[in-house]
Amino acid sequence: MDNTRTKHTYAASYSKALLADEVLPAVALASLVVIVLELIIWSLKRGTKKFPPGPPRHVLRDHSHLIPTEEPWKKFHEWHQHYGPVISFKIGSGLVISLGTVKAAYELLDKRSDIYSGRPRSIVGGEILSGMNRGAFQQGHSKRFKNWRSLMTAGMNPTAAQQYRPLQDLESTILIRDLLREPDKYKDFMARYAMSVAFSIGYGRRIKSLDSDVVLGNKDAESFLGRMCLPGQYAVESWPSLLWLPKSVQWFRWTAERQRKRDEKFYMSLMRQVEKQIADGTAMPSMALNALSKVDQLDMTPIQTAYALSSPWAGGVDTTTVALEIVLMALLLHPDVVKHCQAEVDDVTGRSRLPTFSDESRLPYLKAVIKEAHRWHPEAPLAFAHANSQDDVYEGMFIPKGTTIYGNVYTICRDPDTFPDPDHFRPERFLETTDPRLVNFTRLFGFGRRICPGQHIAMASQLIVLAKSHASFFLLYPYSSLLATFNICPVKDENGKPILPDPTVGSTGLAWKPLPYPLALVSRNADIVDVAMREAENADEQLKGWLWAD
Ligand code: HEM
Repeated sequence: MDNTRTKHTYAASYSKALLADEVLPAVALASLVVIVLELIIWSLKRGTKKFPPGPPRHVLRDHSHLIPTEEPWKKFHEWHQHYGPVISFKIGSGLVISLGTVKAAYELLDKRSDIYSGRPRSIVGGEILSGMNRGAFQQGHSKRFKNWRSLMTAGMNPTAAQQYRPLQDLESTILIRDLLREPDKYKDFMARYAMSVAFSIGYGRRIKSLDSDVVLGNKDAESFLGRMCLPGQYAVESWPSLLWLPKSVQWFRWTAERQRKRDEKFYMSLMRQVEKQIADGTAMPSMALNALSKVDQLDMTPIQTAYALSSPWAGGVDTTTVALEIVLMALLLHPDVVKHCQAEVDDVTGRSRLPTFSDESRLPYLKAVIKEAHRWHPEAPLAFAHANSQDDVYEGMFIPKGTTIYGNVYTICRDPDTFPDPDHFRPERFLETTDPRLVNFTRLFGFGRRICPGQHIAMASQLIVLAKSHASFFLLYPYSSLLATFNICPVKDENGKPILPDPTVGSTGLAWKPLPYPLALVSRNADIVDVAMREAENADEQLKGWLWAD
């Protein structure tokens, strides 16, 4: 037995050595040849056309060496200051354009969204790992995208989003109890809240703990996807001609293909559980219930439907958690703003009546605070890249078909013509204007036909967590959520000096988030603690229907 194992081990290491010594140099040489060929083709295609301005170009070198992997938008911002509102540069064999003003982004990505709603090709993450089943990678003009997007719109449009508000309300009650018990774990609790809401929207099932099997399964799928989409991770993204190599030596396929099998099994099993619940009559309202009840009209295969149902989870968890972290950071750094918000909330809920969701329109300052927090530090500084499906010309500049286009939210939000003194956190700027593009400022949610389908759910989550009003039988007056329950205070160091986050540094990858910062959530008074605990017990009861047995 031992002998056999030794033989196998020897054979394996021998073939590995062969691969290293003989195959790899050949693969490297072949890769180099296809890259040079691609460069020549690109230069011929380009001819004498006038592209948007940008850093100087060289025939044999793209601009990737100038772009840092951390916070690349800061480099684009610098180029915008130099070359103007629309800039271009090259990554690999492809052209990239960044749009740095509200006007340019509006004119191209919104007004011409019929041709600007594609996505840049994502070979490893989109094609190999996901088999183009994830809607966020699909091309904007394809029938598959239209089917996927109509499922998203049906499940999360402003009217559909209303049906999840009671659930968001109950979940935020649980969040407040969690925060009262262990305020230091505020990030985990906000993540659980966001996860539970997104998973309930997808499948009608809540998430009670971050350790549940389903969370871990999803984490596995998401972390692979995240890694495989990191810019610069795979040469084939910049040099697609590497796909001309024989499939057996396309090294970038190996891990992605293995993971794809695991993902498909995971998403199918979640969908099958909802099918079973529909048959039992126990399914809760969700996108899955909606989609599977009219599966004949969907024009999607089962695997496409299974992936589509995972979209709220894929798109709505980290985004909502980070959004809450950014708003809390803004509040921590601006105590005067907290006072103003608390006064507004107290004024609206008062002591004379029970509040309703219609109070939302009476919280203009809080809404402005949320918008300003995301303008001040957008979590998706480059939104999500678009691509155009046809050649186009904008203000005399040529934009060839297949260009990667960034609506540069970071630069847009720092445009001093639109946002004077942009580094200053000032919610009033959204209240003092009548410009509809600012009154309804949604740039943090992206552009045109690709705009985030979960935006109404995301805004509701932030409003509900921060300011939702509870109606309590035990209190003569209703109280509201995080802002009414807690004072948001800095933690102090051993010398009594407040430890405050530096909002200019964050951790980045595909998006931006504040570095972990300590926060003291101090309950405003003892009555509130009692009532919050009782409310949470009641919420536990009401949420029972949303729990599945693991
Ligand atoms: C504050 C929280 C959120 C932010 C900042 C955010 C931001 C974005 C952005 C920038 C995009 C890309 C838009 C574009 O390509 O122009 C996007 C797409 C998307 N978001 Fe969100 N999002 C948030 C919350 C959510 C939630 C709660 C859900 C679902 C429950 C969701 C689901 C999606 C999906 C499915 C897409 C892909 C759309 C497509 O490719 O057509 N997002 N989001």
